[in-house]
Amino acid sequence: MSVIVQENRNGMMPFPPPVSRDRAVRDFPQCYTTEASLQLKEDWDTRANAACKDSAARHQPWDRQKMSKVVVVGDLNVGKTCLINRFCKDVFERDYKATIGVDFEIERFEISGVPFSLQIWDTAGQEKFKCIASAYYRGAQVIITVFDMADIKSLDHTRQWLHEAMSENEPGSCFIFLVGTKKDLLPSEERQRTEKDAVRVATEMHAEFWAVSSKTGENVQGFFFRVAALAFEKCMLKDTENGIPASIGRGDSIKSDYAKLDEATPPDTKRSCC
Ligand SMILES: Nc1nc2c(ncn2[C@@H]2O[C@H](COP(=O)(O)OP(=O)(O)OP(=O)(O)O)[C@@H](O)[C@H]2O)c(=O)[nH]1
Repeated sequence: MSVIVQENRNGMMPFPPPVSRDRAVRDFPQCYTTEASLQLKEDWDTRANAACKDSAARHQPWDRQKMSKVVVVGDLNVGKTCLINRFCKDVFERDYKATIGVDFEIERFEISGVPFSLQIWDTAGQEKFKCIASAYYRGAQVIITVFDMADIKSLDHTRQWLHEAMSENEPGSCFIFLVGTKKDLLPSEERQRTEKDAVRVATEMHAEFWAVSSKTGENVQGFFFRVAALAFEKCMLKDTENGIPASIGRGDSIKSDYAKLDEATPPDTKRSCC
C-alpha cells in the first residue's frame, strides 16, 4: 500500500502516521442507487468546501482531529465483521467466528485535505451478547444496519436493529445506511428482486441502500467513502455553525467507550481487545 510520507524538520516521522493514498477522498462520493439515497447532490456543500480551504481546519494535532462514531448492527452471520475487515484490513475470512460483545476499528482518511477518522464499532448479532453491544450504540453519528442478501429474513430484522440502535440516540441525529452483503452469492435475477425489496425497506427507514460483497470487495470502498464523506461534511457544517475550530467533538465518548470495553467484555473474543 502506498503512503504519503512527510518527514518533519528534524527528520522524525510525524505522529499520527500518515494517511495512505487510498484513504484520500477528494471528489464527493456518489450513492449506490438514486432510489434510496440520503443525498443526491454531486458536490460538497459550499460552506463545508470553504471550511476545508480554511488552513486553520487543516492538519490539526491528533487529539483535535475530527472523528465520527459508526455503529454496525444486524443479525448474526450476516457479514458485519467481514465488511469492516475487508475495508480496514483488505482481508476476507471464510470461516465464521462470532463476535463476542463488540469490537472496533479506527480508520483514518484525508478528506479534501482535512484529516478525518471513522471509529467503526462492530457489534455481535447473537441475542445473548445484545446487552453488551447495545451499551455502545450511544453517540453514533452513523448507523449501518446490515443484512445478508442470501437470507431475506435478515432484511426484515433490520427494522428492529435500527429501532434498538436509535433508542440510544436522538431522532434525526444519525445517518442511516442499509447494507446488503454477500452480493456475490446471488444470481442476477434474484439479486435484482432482493435489491428492490431492500430499496423499499431503506425508504421506510430513511436510509441509504448499498449492495456489497466482502468476498470480492465489490462496492466496499465506495460504501465506506460515502459514509466518511457524509459524516465529515456534517461535522464540518456543525463546527462552522457553532464557530468551533476543527475538533473531534466525540473525545469523551471515545474515552468512556474504551473504559466500558475493559469492564464489560469477556476475554474470549474474535479480537483480543474485547
Ligand atoms: N460469499 C460471501 N460470504 C460472506 C460475505 N461476507 C461474509 N461472508 C461469510 O458470512 C459468515 C459470517 O460473517 P461475519 O462477518 O463473521 O458475520 P457477523 O455478522 O459479523 O456475525 P456475528 O459476529 O455473529 O454478528 C462468514 O462465514 C463469512 O465468510 C460475502 O460478501 N460473501
